[in-house]
Amino acid sequence: MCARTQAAETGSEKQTATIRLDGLTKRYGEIIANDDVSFEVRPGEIFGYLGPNGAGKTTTIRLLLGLIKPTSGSAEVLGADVRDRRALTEAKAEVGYLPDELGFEERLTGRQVLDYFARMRGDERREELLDLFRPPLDRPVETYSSGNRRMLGIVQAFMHDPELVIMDEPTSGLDPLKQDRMHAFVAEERDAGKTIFFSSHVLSEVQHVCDRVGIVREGKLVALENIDDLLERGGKRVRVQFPEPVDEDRFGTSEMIDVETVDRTVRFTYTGEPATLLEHLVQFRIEDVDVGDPKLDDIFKHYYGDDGDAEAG
Ligand SMILES: Nc1ncnc2c1ncn2[C@@H]1O[C@H](COP(=O)(O)OP(=O)(O)OP(=O)(O)O)[C@@H](O)[C@H]1O
Repeated sequence: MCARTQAAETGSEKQTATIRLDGLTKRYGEIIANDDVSFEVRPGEIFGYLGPNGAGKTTTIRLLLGLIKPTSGSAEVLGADVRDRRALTEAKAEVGYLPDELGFEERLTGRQVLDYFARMRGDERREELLDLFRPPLDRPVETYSSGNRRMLGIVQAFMHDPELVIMDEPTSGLDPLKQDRMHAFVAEERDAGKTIFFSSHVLSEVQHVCDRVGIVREGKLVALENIDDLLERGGKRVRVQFPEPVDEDRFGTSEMIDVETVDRTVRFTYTGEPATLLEHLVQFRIEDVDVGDPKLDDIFKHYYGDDGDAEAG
């Protein structure tokens, strides 16, 4: 664990938060894209910012980078108030940004794009990153696949060796192998002391890669949890097999949610105490039971209900 993370955990969080949002609000007419959002990102963690399309993730990121102004509330990035243009510009020398839509100058080659960013911010890690991610440097960006664009974006975001990297849906357009490479890379960067803000609507990747997660829905932060606590709070996923088809009404309790019955097997998420579950189960003739952690997808559904967007990941 890096020294700054320890400082954050021993109570001096106020001084050491890498990102701090305090009542951050952004309105577009009737739409409240961010509604009184407050949380902190600690040094040396991968913070997942999870929500379906349109939840307000990109708005938060644009506010943090000073690309748009808050309607009310405030935020700090590396100690700089996002409303203070000069302080933020200085702080941004230590920030990398991988946008969801990579707006490179299309006629430039990948190499020229990197040269451009290098002149602005430096590129001491360029070669090391190119060895890992390998975009085709001598072709114009307009000929790139979406995966190669993302590869170029990653090199661009990390090559000046920033303290904080803000990534907006960083694995979209990547094949599974490249996604894995990206997840492993992000974890290594965290282990080396970097702070990563990782926006995603893909639950499994947040579960896989992040240390803490903020869940955002319709502009509001609805949960802020360690990944492990989130799984614990989500109850246990249970599968019970009976010797004969079961009467769901007799077997079901109010602590069981997401109940699925197929023939002699019932699956459900149990939100009560383990002892209560065991007391309940002994009343039935049972052939087999297994109990495991629920998927973050299931927990996510509890926050979002069963709307289509929640299924997107
Ligand atoms: N410039 C704008 N003018 C008006 N409404 C906007 C603007 N930018 C965003 N919004 C609205 O604000 C809400 C949040 O959008 P935002 O792009 O932040 O969500 P998101 O979680 O990043 O979603 P996605 O993953 O689809 O980008 C949406 O309802 C969106 O339509």
